[in-house]
Amino acid sequence: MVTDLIQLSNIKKTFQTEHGAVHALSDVNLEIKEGEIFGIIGYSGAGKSTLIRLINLLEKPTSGTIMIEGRHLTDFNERQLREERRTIGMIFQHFNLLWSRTVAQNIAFPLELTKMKKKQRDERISELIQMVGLEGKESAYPAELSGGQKQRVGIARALANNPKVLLCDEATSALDPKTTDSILSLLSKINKTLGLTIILITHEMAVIRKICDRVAVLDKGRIVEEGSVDDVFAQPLQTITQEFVGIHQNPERADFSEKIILSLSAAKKPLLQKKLSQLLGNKFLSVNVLGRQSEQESQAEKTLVSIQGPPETIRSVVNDLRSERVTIEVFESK
Ligand SMILES: Nc1ncnc2c1ncn2[C@@H]1O[C@H](COP(=O)(O)OP(=O)(O)OP(=O)(O)O)[C@@H](O)[C@H]1O
Repeated sequence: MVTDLIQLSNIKKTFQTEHGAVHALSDVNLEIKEGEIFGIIGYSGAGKSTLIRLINLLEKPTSGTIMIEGRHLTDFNERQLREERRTIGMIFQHFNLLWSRTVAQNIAFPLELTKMKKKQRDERISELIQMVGLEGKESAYPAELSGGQKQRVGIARALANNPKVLLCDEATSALDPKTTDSILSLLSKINKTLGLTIILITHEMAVIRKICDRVAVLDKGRIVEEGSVDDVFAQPLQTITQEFVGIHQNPERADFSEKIILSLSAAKKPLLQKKLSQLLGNKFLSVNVLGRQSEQESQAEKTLVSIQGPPETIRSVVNDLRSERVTIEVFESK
């Protein structure tokens, strides 16, 4: 019988900020079954990172319950929580490797934390190196590796202590399409050979389609659609899902029905730069930087951008910019 590994019921997560309450997640219900690959898709700001922090037990929900293998999270004491966290492996968009350590030493790190003996550790490292296809790279440093190889180290490190679930947070977003494919194939192989449950968070429907069994669509903190990947692709019910699916299937017919010209500024320059690079990387939008203008009195820099794409996506990115305290002036909208 396939059992629920993780069950989230009526989850709500609200952050109290100086500008009021932010409802990052509302009424979230999710059941992740043992051995499946479950995808969670959503635009930036939908609540994906918040959901991940709840699943990897780093944060507690404001209300609602989380069950792991039938046990209530509230029944765990601090020590049990720490132990439970060790059974959750995680890989990241930017790999999070230790730059001063070799490939083998990076993989050794979690084994050192569990105080595994040297001989056993070396055996486990060579097993993992083989599993992720990094033979011959044991002594290389991360800076000497390609993006795909770095993510393979991340995967080996995440699997070192035999987790029962692997969380993948935008794990292929920084990789080119060919490397993305090879990493997804590796994840699929690991799922089949080890029976490992995988939860994958992404904003790319192509990633979901390639390896997931089931998918949930997260929009403004709510799960708006959920089902088997085959069903959701065959008949996406919500507009947002249609956007994800439609654009994936037919990029040249993407919806560019709305265009706005905005001036963006922020008190903190790095924040503006980060948001601009996110905007430019959003493949559902066509974004052009039209110019920059410095304000003498405030020393703030304004950036003029044109954004073209589906109205829903534009609304979502504008809300995201506003929630991140980027000042927006709308110049033109059609
Ligand atoms: N610690 C926090 N304090 C206040 N607000 C927060 C906090 N963490 C997240 N939020 C807010 O909750 C909402 C969801 O954020 P979250 O980071 O989970 O989205 P996301 O889908 O992961 O987006 P991205 O892909 O851009 O990281 C956003 O409005 C965000 O500003």
